[in-house]
Amino acid sequence: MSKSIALIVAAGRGHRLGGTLPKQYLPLAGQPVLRRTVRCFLDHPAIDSVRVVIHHDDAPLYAEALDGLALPAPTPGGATRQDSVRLGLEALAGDAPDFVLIQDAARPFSDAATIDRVLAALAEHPGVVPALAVADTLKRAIDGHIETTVPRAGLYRAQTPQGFRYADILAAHRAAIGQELTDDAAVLEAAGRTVALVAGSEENFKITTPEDMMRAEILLSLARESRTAGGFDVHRFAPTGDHVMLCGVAVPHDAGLEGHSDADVGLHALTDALLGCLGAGDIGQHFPPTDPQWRGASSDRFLAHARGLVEARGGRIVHVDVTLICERPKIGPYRDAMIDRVAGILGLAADRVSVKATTTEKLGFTGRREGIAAQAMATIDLPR
Ligand SMILES: Nc1ccn([C@@H]2O[C@H](COP(=O)(O)OP(=O)(O)OP(=O)(O)O)[C@@H](O)[C@H]2O)c(=O)n1
Ligand SMILES: C[C@](O)(CO)[C@H](O)COP(=O)(O)O
Repeated sequence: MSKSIALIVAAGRGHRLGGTLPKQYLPLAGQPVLRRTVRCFLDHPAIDSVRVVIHHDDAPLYAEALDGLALPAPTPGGATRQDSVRLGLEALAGDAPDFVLIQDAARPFSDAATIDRVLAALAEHPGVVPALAVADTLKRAIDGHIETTVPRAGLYRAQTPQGFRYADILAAHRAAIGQELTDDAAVLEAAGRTVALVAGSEENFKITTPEDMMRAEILLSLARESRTAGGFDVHRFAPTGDHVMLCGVAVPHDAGLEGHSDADVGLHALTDALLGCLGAGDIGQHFPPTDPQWRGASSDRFLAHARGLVEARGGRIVHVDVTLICERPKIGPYRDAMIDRVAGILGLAADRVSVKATTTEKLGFTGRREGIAAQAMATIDLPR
């Protein structure tokens, strides 16, 4: 069995894109560019491991961007892409891979089919590059004036991952120190070896400018859908008690609420809203009131469960809104604490959580102070 390692170079500064963060750490539909790129390779069954090369200033950014992914420690990069690749290759010596796929961190849409084509061609060739034929007419110009029209026949745009036999590309990189070569195919070519082309993909573009970042956001938004759903719950006041649980906060009151769990109507309505977004039934199906294990349970567990279901589908909670309906207790003094609590359970910024309250003007069961009702709305986005 041959061993293939993906080497992802992420030590650049992203000058052409600008801004304060290097482009590989910018969020793209909520996930850092680098995390998306790494996932393309971690998720590919033919890649044995993934190594990342980073700038020496970026260790905290790297740790945050790749939190929770199983990766070996990153390798420090160099002043140019070529230096970073060479340092990354040197650091792989202990792993002794047969093949290495060298990848720009700035290409977060490298698809499994492109990786497959590169790996398949590597069985026959010492180097393989995914590429696309040039479609526009090419001009060489000086000072804004065309000097010549360059025949485009036989011209290709090179992409990554570029695949190589590890020993060959390491030797070629060592021999190319001091030359200014913009990709690893050029390094192997300089060593006199032939490099094969396989089909690349238009979606596998490199994020270089702010317009590329916008294109990436649009591409991802087309692949996702937004869903909104509501939830509703009611609990009756108990004859005794000294507080009610509302949106995860204990609010002093002259009666408690009856319920199998802690009777937190706010969190129950919100849990149902999230389950509704997923078409995943209702809270009673997930936590049956007949099941003794949920007696007196703290309702944050129900909401955390719904969050977990959203995340397991690759989804993201965008916004939640809860309306508590009661004459008493007064909600206002506890509203900020409730927002903080819900935001904490859902891993959201506080400005993505809304908690409101209303009375029913003394009408109906809430008006007669027989119980508290809550309604909630949730918006999530999900992969299509
Ligand atoms: N010293 C460098 C320079 C570049 N790269 C990496 O090489 C890839 C392709 O390079 P490019 O798009 O040119 O990235 P930057 O060098 O960051 O961009 P810029 O030239 O705009 O500064 C990027 O993933 C980048 O992080 C690297 O690892 N080390
Ligand atoms: C390697 C590369 O992605 C091939 O297209 C590209 O050359 C790297 O980017 P740079 O802008 O040339 O550094």
